[in-house]
Amino acid sequence: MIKIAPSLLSADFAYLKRDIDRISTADYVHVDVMDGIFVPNISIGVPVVRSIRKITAMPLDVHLMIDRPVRYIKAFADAGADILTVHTEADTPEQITAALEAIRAAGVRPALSIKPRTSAEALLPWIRGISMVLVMTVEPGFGGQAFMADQLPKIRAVREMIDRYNPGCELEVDGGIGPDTAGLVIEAGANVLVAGSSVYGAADIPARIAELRKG
Ligand SMILES: O=C(CO)[C@H](O)[C@H](O)COP(=O)(O)O
Repeated sequence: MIKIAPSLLSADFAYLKRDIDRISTADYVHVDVMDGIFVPNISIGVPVVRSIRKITAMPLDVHLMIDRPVRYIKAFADAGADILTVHTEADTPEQITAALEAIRAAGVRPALSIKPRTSAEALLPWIRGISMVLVMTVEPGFGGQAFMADQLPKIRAVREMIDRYNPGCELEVDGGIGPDTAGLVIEAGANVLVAGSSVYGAADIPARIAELRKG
């Protein structure tokens, strides 16, 4: 089954409860955490995740676009994240292993993301022990960017890797996903689609979520 994870980056932060209620037919709430160092933008942090946790029972899929994420795993886990995604590029391999172990120890689903210029092979040291891979199909940092079609072969390669080493692992894609690109990433092997502007920019949000799910 295809899952949809609307990105709150495209929500109105003054009306977060309203905008989370509007995506109740989706599967995950995708929360983009940016630190202004790992990516050239600053978004939201631990207190906002804690507040969101109080107003929804939907799984919180928290994407940490932050440098040296091991420092903040416990705080985001305690705030109520259900999935915590760290980037392979955000620290040394040893510290990425430590971050994933800390996520597991906190009882949260561990996930690993790669930026567009990072190869699928970068996931190999960790692929057996993670719950989800997130392939970025834009340079992380901003919503509303164009989908990078040159990432499709990498999505296929990650799908092969998952089927071989960890078939229960989910494959999420993020960046430029809308009615024109959902089918492409599903065909390439993705089963979780993050979508910000195409969901929150839609006149009928439940209809758009259903449309994306069909691909
Ligand atoms: O992680 C992100 C940016 O770094 C966002 O989740 C992503 O870009 C979604 O926005 P859109 O669907 O508008 O492309």
